[in-house]
Amino acid sequence: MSAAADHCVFVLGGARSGKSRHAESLAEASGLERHYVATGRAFDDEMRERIALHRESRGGLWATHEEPVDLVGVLGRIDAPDRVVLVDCLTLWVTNLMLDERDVAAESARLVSVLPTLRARLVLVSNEVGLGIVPENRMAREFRDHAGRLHQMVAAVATEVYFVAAGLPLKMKG
Ligand SMILES: Nc1nc2c(ncn2[C@@H]2O[C@H](COP(=O)(O)OP(=O)(O)OP(=O)(O)O)[C@@H](O)[C@H]2O)c(=O)[nH]1
Repeated sequence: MSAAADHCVFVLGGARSGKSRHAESLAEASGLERHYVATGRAFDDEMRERIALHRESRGGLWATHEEPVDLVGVLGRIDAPDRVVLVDCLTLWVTNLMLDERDVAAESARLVSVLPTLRARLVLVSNEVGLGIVPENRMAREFRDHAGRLHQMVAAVATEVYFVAAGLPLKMKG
């Protein structure tokens, strides 16, 4: 059983559910120095455009750190008690680990064990991908299982957990 983190909020939701906006508003309300860790990679022009819009809407008060794989490393480097760190999102991180053929279970356990040691306030965002039908291909099923297991572990150590649907956050823990 992992120790609980001091200030760790976990925000889960579907695509375009409003989860990122909710996470950003929680971070803004903390009044702390804002750091944004993006795990997304810009694969094409559409994604580059999306990312540019996200950056514009966050405004100048955020420092952005782009890290698709070494999430534990970047969290360690930017950790400080006067900061809020928003990670968007854990499912993209799992995707990147799978594409890099990393041990996702081991990396997930490592992340979850580090969370309680961090002094920054954390807001972790992830996509709930387990609500649809069972995917036909094996890699998609593995991805769904990795994400589901990671979500359970993060929720267990988080102090607050939200599920966001249709722009409405439902508080599930804390
Ligand atoms: N590389 C990079 N990615 C970013 C940046 N800002 C946002 N992103 C990525 O953009 C993704 C979220 O974008 P969308 O796909 O538009 O949003 P969504 O998560 O489907 O929608 P909501 O549920 O409404 O938040 C996140 O997973 C981030 O990783 C950035 O500055 N750099």
